[in-house]
This record gives sequence, structure tokens and C-alpha cells, in this order.
Amino acid sequence: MVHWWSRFDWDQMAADPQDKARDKEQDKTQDEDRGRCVDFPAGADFSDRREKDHQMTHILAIDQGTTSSRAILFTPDLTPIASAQEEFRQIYPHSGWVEHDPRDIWGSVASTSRAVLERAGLRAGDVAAIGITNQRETTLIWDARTGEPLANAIVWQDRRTAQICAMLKDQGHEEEVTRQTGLLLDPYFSATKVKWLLDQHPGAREAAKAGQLLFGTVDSYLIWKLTGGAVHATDATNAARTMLYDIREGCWSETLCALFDVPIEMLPEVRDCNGDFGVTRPDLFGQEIPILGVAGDQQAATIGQACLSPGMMKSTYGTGCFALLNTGTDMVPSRNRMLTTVAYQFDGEVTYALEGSIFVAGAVVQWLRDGLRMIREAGETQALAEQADAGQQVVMVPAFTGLGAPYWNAECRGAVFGLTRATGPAEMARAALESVGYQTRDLLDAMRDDWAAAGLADAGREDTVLRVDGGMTASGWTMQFLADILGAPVDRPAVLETTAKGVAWLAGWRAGLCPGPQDFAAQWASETRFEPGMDAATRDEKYAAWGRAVAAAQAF
Ligand SMILES: Nc1ncnc2c1ncn2[C@@H]1O[C@H](COP(=O)(O)OP(=O)(O)O)[C@@H](O)[C@H]1O
Ligand SMILES: O=P(O)(O)OC[C@H](O)CO
Repeated sequence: MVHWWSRFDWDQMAADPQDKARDKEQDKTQDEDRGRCVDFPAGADFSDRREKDHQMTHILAIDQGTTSSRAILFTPDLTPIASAQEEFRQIYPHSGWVEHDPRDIWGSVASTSRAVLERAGLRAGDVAAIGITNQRETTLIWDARTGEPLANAIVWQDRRTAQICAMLKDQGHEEEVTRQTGLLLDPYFSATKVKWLLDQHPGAREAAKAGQLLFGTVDSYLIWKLTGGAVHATDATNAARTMLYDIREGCWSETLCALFDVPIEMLPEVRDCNGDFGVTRPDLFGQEIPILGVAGDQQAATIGQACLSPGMMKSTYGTGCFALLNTGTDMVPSRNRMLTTVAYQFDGEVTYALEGSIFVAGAVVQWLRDGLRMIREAGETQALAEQADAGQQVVMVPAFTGLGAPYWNAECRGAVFGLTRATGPAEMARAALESVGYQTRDLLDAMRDDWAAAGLADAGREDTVLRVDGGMTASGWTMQFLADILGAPVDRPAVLETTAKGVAWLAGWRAGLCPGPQDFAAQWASETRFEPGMDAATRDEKYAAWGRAVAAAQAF
């Protein structure tokens, strides 16, 4: 999608000399606040923005994902009315490296935000607030005055810092890292990516210490660009993915900053998800719009799915799959290599979650399409799976880039078991779709075990229903198999834009347009409930076959 407002123009505007003077003044304030956990007072009143000629009845959600940026306009009852999407370049400089050009990230966000307003026939004055949700962990460093990136962003999928992680593990640091952050010592998270960037650029660490270079995840970079460099901040969910943030204390960890050799001075302020993140530069949209909601995309989906009570779970099926279980104010440690993370932080109060990540979910369908050329469209897998021979037990382990939780086996590669001369596209498609169900069961079993070990199962708060979203939930067959193999109902909501909806609600809530958490949760509606239909013996037999297949793939 190409628009008449070029990316170049937007970046030119950011280099305005007047802005530099303003940046200088603001840098001073940022320096004073940096390193502390500063929140704006809850319930600040934004009603003075209301003008006679504008309705201010819409909320703009910016969803900056791994492969595309999207902007979606919502009404206060959280109905999406218009959207714009733009894919951007994926840069693979070496095997295992994945980068994004920060200019592409900003350019696509700027153009889709403008496009969606135009498409809906609205102006900035019609928008009460902006919410931002983003690919998490992806790491950016930029010049505190000009916004010029130090280098390309290192994307969450990038494995270049595997050796740094291995070395720190060998030195026995993983336990302390996990204790403070709830994460595992893995290149997935931001800390070793920041260290790598600072190591690669002579003088960068000193510049960062002097406040001349800033670090941020994508939300932070977008806030900085949208506010013209006025605000260098992030929210607690994104901070929790950096591996530099102490999720127990709710602030940057000095010991971890020292361990990863990251100057604390370059880190953003950490605010509530429903915090005040400043206002957009007036020249960007014609007038200022406040940014009043921020959350990492998987946490935003948890919020959008209204999983706001302990025991509630959501699972998002895009390229990969991310399942989050709300554990309330309890920080549940995992004995199954799940992640403990921040689900959200409202008005200074933190809610935690257990998270399981699968690297390949919808991507297995893409492989059938682009790799095997077995199908032309993802949706064709449904009819194929329905035709598959019930007598054949074909099991696919789609470990194309290793196995995620709970195995965390980076070396494992994919495998297909049970092939016969009679095996054809139908059985392969069924095996591909089933692999998503089996992997989800792995995650849920592990999280339930952690939940029980923490003594929470006895509290009777566990919700046995799984709420699902993401592109792959379009496959009714897959969702039915998921319910069957879990032996639990699966709910697909009426509004599938749950990630954007989550931050639209955050921003709308803070702006006074949307109801508070309880009423918002009560409005959540299921479109389809998939009830488990498989008998227990078949379920057990199939899941046991999956277990054998994973073990064999790992042993290969
Ligand atoms: N009808 C379908 N059946 C199976 N898989 C599907 C279907 N529709 C989409 N997908 C899969 O869902 C994924 C796209 O979902 P999306 O939420 O847009 O992902 P992402 O945000 O990671 O790009 C693709 O990997 C695609 O293969
Ligand atoms: O951009 P997505 O939807 O692939 O999500 C990426 C995750 O946030 C990575 O942790």
C-alpha cells in the first residue's frame, strides 16, 4: 500500500530545528525521571480536549506487528469501523538474524494512521485517544536529539546473541535472571540485543550513559516519534520483555543492567498500560491526540479477550501461537519452563500471567502453501482435513526453527511420522492442523501444572474455557480439534481484532469514553463455542502419539 504522504516527508518533519530545541528542554526532564518508575496520576481528566466542532468519539489503535503495521478505528462501544494495513521489509543479513529498518516501522505506522482516518472520513479532532500495541522484545536504539537510529532494529526472532546467552548460563546467571524477570536466558528477549548493539558501535555505550542514545522496544520508539521526542516511555508489559526489568519490584534492575552492560540512563520510563504517554505532534494529524493506552501485542490480546480474572486464558494463533494464563496478583514461578510475565498494569496495580510461546502455528499452513505448494490458500486445509483417512495416524512435528515452550529446543527440526503409500495431501493437511492443537495442549498442561503447584487450583478460580483469536482461528476444523484434544471448550469471540481492541479499550477507558474493566469484561461476546466431542480414550491415544513423535524428533 503506497500513500501520497511519503515516509520521507514524515522523517523530514522530525528533524525540524525548533523540535531540536524543544527536545533539548525535554531531555532535561527525561534525565530527571529516567531509571525511576514514574506514573501519571490515575483518572487525569482529558475532557478539556472536547471541542464544539469535533465529536471525539473514536479511538485509534495502532498495531505494529512483526510483518505489518495496522491502524484500526474503533467506536466507543469498541466496534472496529475502518482499518489500514501495510507490510514492510524483513531483513535477513545472516542466517538466524532478523532486522527491521526503524524508518519502515515508523513510515508504515504514520501512513496507515493517516490512511485509516481518511478512509473513515474523520479528522484528528474526531479521535479522543490513541492506543499502541506492538511486536514485543524487538530492540531499537536511537539518537536522543534527532531520532536517527543507531542501527536496524533487532527483531525478537533474531538468534545472533545465542552465544552471549550460553556464556551467561555457563557462568550460572540464569537463576537470578529468572528470579527477577520471570524469563529464561534466551536471545528472544531485548537485553542481549542491546548489549550486542552497544558492543558493535564504538563509543555507543558512553553516549548512552550521557543520555545521547536511547533504548526502546517498538512502543517506546513510536511514542517518541509520535510525540516529537517529548516522551521516552514504555508500559510495564513491554518493559517485562526486556530482561532488564524486575517484575517483582516494578522497576529497572540495576544488577541486570550491570550484568548485560546496559546503561540504565538509556532506558525509558515505565508507565501503566492505561497511562498518559503524551500527545502527538500537532503537525502529524492536524492537531494533538493523546496517547492513553500501551501494551505488548500478546498482553493486549489478553486484555481484548477480557481475560481480566485469575484463571482465564487466551491463545492467539498467528504465525506462531502465544497462550497467556492470568494469575492475578500472584507471580507464579514455572517449573515447566513457561515464562512468568506482566499481564497488565492498571493504575499502578500489576496483574501477572504465565505465558507459553509456540514458534510455528499458522506458519505450518504457510509451509503447505509456499513450501510444499500443496494448497493455494490457507482455507483449503479445512476441506482436505475433513477428507483425511481416519485409519491413518500421521503426526507432524513442525519444529522448523526449533521447539518453543515447554521444550525450548533450538536444535530440533521438523518431522512427519506414520507415512504410508496411502498418505496424501489430505492426511498431511490434517497432521499440520492437528500439530497446533497438540502444541497448545502441551502449553496448557504445563501452565495448569504450574498453577496447581502454586496452590491456586484449590482456590477454584480456574476457568476451563480457552478464548482464541488470530488469523488461524478462521479454521473451524482446527478450533474443533483444539477443543477435542484439550477436552475443554474453546470460545471464538465476535470481534476477532482482539489485540487492537485491547489497546483501544485501554485508551478509551483512560479518555473516559469506555467503561471500566468489569463492564468491559461483561460485554465480551463469544461468536462460536467449540465443545469437545472426542472420547477420552481416543484423545489420550492421539496425545500419546504426539508425545512419542516429539521425543523422536528431538532424538534425531
Ligand atoms: N482458514 C485458515 N486455516 C488455517 N490457517 C489459516 C487460515 N487463515 C489464516 N491462517 C493462518 O493464520 C496466519 C495469519 O494470521 P495472523 O493473525 O494474520 O498472523 P500474524 O499476525 O502472525 O501475521 C497465517 O500463518 C495463515 O497460514
Ligand atoms: O507481531 P506478532 O503478532 O508476530 O507477535 C510477536 C510477539 O509479540 C513476539 O513476542
